[in-house]
Amino acid sequence: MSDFFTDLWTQAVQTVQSTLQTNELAQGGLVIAALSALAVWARTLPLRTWNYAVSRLSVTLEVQDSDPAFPWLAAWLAAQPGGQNLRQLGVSTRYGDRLGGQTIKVGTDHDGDDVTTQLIPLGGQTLLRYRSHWLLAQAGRMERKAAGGYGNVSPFHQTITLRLPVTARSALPELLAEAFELTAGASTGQLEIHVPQYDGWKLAERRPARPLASLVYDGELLSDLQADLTQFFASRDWYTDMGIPYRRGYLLHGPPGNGKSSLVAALAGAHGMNVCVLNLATPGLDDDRLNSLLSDLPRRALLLLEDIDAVFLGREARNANVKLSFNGLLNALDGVAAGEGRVTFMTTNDLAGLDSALIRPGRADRQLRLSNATHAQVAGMLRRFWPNWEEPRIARLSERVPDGQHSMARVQEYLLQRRDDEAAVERDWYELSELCPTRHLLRVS
Ligand SMILES: Nc1ncnc2c1ncn2[C@@H]1O[C@H](COP(=O)(O)OP(=O)(O)OP(=O)(O)O)[C@@H](O)[C@H]1O
Repeated sequence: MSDFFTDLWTQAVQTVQSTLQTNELAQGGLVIAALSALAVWARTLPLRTWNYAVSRLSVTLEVQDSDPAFPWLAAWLAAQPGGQNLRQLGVSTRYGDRLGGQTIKVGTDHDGDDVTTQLIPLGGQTLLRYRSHWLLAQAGRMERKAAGGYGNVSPFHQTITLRLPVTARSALPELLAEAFELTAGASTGQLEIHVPQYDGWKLAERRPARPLASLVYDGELLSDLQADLTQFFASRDWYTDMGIPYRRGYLLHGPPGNGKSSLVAALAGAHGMNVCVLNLATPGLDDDRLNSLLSDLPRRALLLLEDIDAVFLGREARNANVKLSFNGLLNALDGVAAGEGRVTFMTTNDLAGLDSALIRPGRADRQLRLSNATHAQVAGMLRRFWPNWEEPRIARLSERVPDGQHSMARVQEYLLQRRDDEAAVERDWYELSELCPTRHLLRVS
């Protein structure tokens, strides 16, 4: 059998050899085929040589938009002189933000804060010079292939790629540090407010932290809370030794406008932390998304769950649009994903509407009531606005304001309106001191 195949092979070789020796057409065909193969090889040679050289001689840094470094690098890239060559740009607009980088002030909001926008590269490539090295920066944006709609996922996926010579590799840490300094680092001493974006958090605002002393609460509330938080931050090892989950929850309740949100922001500033604000009534918030958000809090951030009464009455969803389940909320608060060291503040105007499971110790370790203004708080506000006033004058006015009648926001607004007119504060004091808020209207008419 094997002899048969050997013969067959020998015959085939002989046939090809004799054809090539005698047939000029076959000879020509062979030469053309060989030349074509050579031409193809030669044509792709430069590209392959280039790719080989690039892979051997360069370093590539690719940063995805899901990484916290992405906005720093995007701002840094847009601010480079060569970044001007990137033709496909987007904007990222913030309120009250004093970012570094190439920010453009577009106006002022109604609080008098700057509204700034920043150019973000979306596509294209440019050659840059950084610390005497050349580097190729590329920005790319691709549409995500999301089965069944985008839901909570951004429809686009962005990347920034930096390619630089191997010899410039040591410049990378410096470059990243510079990008950080330009943006997030420029916030030293400032408070960052993060809000949900898809499954993660985005920086919504950066502003000077409010001093705790600017808030006036009744009795020892502020100093107690401050001491509790300080002790918590200093007790990580103790919690570990005791086997108690290292997290702390506070429930702030009381009528609107008495400094619940302001307190969280000021405490965060005092402890060099930031705030992640989440309203449970955020459209589209379901169990999975809440879980991802709570397990992916930015570093050093207090979690502020605002108006927790807005979604559930007891354990029941308040309306058909609520996608979150009560158990989903509890699980996200203390399930496996619950972050170590997380401090959660929950606020509500309606304590009675809350299910006790939501605010039991472990989820809300301390419950603090922030009521309407007391005499002492009104006096505290007067001292802040008019530091030169004598105590008897302050006492005479503050004692005329009925306890618990006005929110602190109302008292603040009253004083703000008259901040340039000391005489008007006393002249119009009846607005705060009379029980029936409409009486002064009757007097005017
Ligand atoms: N205790 C306080 N001391 C000083 N200012 C206060 C105090 N409480 C409220 N304010 C002022 O009132 C305004 C509203 O306060 P804030 O938004 O913190 O109240 P809130 O209780 O969170 O209200 P809401 O329940 O409506 O969200 C802020 O501008 C703040 O400066």
